Amino acid sequence: MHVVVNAATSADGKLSSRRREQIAISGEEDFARVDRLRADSDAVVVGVGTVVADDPRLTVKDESLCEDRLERGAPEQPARVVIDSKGRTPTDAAVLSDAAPTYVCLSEAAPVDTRMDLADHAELVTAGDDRVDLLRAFAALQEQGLERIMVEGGGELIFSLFEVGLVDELRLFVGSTIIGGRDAPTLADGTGFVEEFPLLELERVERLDDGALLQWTVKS
Ligand SMILES: NC(=O)C1=CN([C@@H]2O[C@H](COP(=O)(O)OP(=O)(O)OC[C@H]3O[C@@H](n4cnc5c(N)ncnc54)[C@H](O)[C@@H]3O)[C@@H](O)[C@H]2O)C=CC1
Ligand SMILES: Nc1nc(O)c(N)c(N[C@@H]2O[C@H](COP(=O)(O)O)[C@@H](O)[C@H]2O)n1
Repeated sequence: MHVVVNAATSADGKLSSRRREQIAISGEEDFARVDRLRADSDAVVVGVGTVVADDPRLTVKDESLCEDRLERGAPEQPARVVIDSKGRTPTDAAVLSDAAPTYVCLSEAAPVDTRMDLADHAELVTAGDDRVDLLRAFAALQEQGLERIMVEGGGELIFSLFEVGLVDELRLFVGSTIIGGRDAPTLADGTGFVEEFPLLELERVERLDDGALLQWTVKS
């Protein structure tokens, strides 16, 4: 399995404002790059915080990229995955549409009625007691043939993936704006590291739109 984290931050490292509403930090060129990365992936993963805040579709938008996928024998769309300890994904969320298959990864703490409602719209994976055990959940996704994984956020999930050592690559678009705010989400939130900080190796820097794309691999 190969896990790429992709996100866009303001110049001061924020994913969004303190209101946690979706903000278009990327421009046209970067959104097109994101679409290509989705098209190259078997699954696109987000945390439920992102589903609640943004209601994303997580589909490949460019029809020619979907056709390319079909030509190489892949499903028209990558699968979508929501990491959702307690089953907070609304049943009318765009990520549960029939545009692509969706997996919702739950913990044992998700109530039974919530599970039953979600099971009508998605494949359910259960791993972990109070929070999703990411190592077990990603192993279950791999058993379904999902090898090339793209994670789009948000900050809580990205931190946890670095914490358990699941991230292979980080692709970050840094836009030319300042969002600010101590309560605004950053690229890696959670409890934060105080030692054994994950180390990255810079592979690529490219000017895109009015910002920069930075691409790192994670040192093992
Ligand atoms: N600019 C960008 O590229 C992106 C921005 N965003 C922004 O990020 C914000 C949402 O991010 P967050 O609030 O951090 O939510 P998140 O999307 O990271 O989801 C966190 C939630 O996932 C669930 N979860 C289950 N198991 C977990 C585990 N082991 N580790 C971590 N989380 C686990 C928990 O319910 C937790 O509250 C929104 O404001 C959204 O707009 C989100 C994606 C991309
Ligand atoms: N790459 C990127 N740049 C930004 O500026 C963004 N705000 C985001 N947000 C992510 O994109 C998702 C939207 O997906 P759909 O267009 O609805 O398919 C959103 O949920 C974030 O994950 N990303």
